[in-house]
Amino acid sequence: MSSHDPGGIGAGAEHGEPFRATETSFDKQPREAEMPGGGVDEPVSVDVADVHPSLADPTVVAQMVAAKRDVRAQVGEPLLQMQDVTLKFGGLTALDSVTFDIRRGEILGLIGPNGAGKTTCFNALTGVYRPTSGEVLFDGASLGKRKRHQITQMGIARTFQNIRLFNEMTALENVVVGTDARHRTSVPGALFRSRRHRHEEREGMDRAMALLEFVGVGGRATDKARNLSYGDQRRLEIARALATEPKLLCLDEPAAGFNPAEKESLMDLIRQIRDDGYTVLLIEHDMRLVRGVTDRIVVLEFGRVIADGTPEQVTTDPAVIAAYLGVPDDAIA
Ligand SMILES: Nc1ncnc2c1ncn2[C@@H]1O[C@H](COP(=O)(O)OP(=O)(O)OP(=O)(O)O)[C@@H](O)[C@H]1O
Repeated sequence: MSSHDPGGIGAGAEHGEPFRATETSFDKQPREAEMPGGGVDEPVSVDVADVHPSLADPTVVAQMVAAKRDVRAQVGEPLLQMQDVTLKFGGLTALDSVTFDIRRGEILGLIGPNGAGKTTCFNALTGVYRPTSGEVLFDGASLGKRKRHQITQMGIARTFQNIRLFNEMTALENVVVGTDARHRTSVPGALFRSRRHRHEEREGMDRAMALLEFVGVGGRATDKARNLSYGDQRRLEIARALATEPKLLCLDEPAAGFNPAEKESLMDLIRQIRDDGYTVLLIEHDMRLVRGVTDRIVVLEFGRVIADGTPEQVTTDPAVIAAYLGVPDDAIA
C-alpha cells in the first residue's frame, strides 16, 4: 500500500446484554469521503435486545449471510472487466492499458511489487480515481462517472489496508452502518420512522449481527470498535463491507500484521465468503496465502499486467519469478 492511498454471530452473541446507544461521537472518525461507498450522514441507534434470538442458530446465520441467489447464476462469467485502463498522476503512469476480468464466484489475487499499481487498480474500480482512458465495466454497466456510494449500490465493497472503522461506535453499529447502503426508505420515511423504515432498521440489525457471527466477532458486538483486537478489527471491516450486500468484495492486504495461525483462519473465512456466492478480489503480499486461497492471479509490474492465470501458471511463469517472486524454492541449492 502506498502512502498515496486516499481512503484511508456463533452462539456467542451477547443477546443477554441489552444496551442503547443514542449518542454517537463522530470525533476522530473517518471522513465521509473515506468511507466505503460514501459512508454515513447520521448516527445510528441500535439495541442488541432487538436482535432475533434465532441468530444463535448457525444455519440461520448462514442463510442471512449468503449472497443473493442470482449472484451464483452465472459463475465463471465476467463480473468486472478492466478494459484497457490507463491512469496517470501527472507525468506518472500508474496503470498502463490494464485489461483483466474478475469472474463471478472466483477469488482473484492481484499481486506485484511495491508501486506496481495494485492499490490504484482498487481505487479505479471503487470509484476513488477515474481512469485517464479505458473503461471499467461492472455487471454489464460502465462505472463511468458514478460516485463511490453509487458504486457501492451497484455491488462493489472494499476493505482498506489501514483499518478504517468508526472507533467510538460498537462493532454492531459499525456493521449496521454498512447495511444502510441497501435501505430504500425515503428521507421523510426515515424522519417519521415509517413502518418500512422500522422494518429495514430491524432487518439491518439482524443481518449485521449475523455477519458479526459469520466473521467470528459475534461475541464482541457491544464493544467499541477501538477495544477490539487488531485481528478482530480486520474481521469487523470485512463484516461491514459484506453488510452492503456486494457482488464483489475487494480485500486490500487483509492479512497484514497477522501471525501464521491468524492467516490460516483468514484463508478459511475468505474461502467461505466465496463459497457463499460472493466474488472476491484480493491484494496480498503473502504468496503462501495467495497460492492457498485464490482461483486465479493477475500480476502487475510498473502498471502493466505481466501475467494472468491459475496460481500454478503464474507462480511458475519466468517473467513473474523475475519481477516479483525471485528464485523458486526448488531452485535453491
Ligand atoms: N495519488 C497519487 N498521486 C501520485 N502518485 C500516485 C498516487 N497514488 C499512487 N501513485 C503512484 O502510482 C504508482 C502505483 O502505486 P500503488 O499504490 O497503486 O502501488 P501498489 O502496487 O499498491 O504498491 P504497494 O504494494 O506498495 O501498496 C506508484 O508509483 C505510486 O507512487
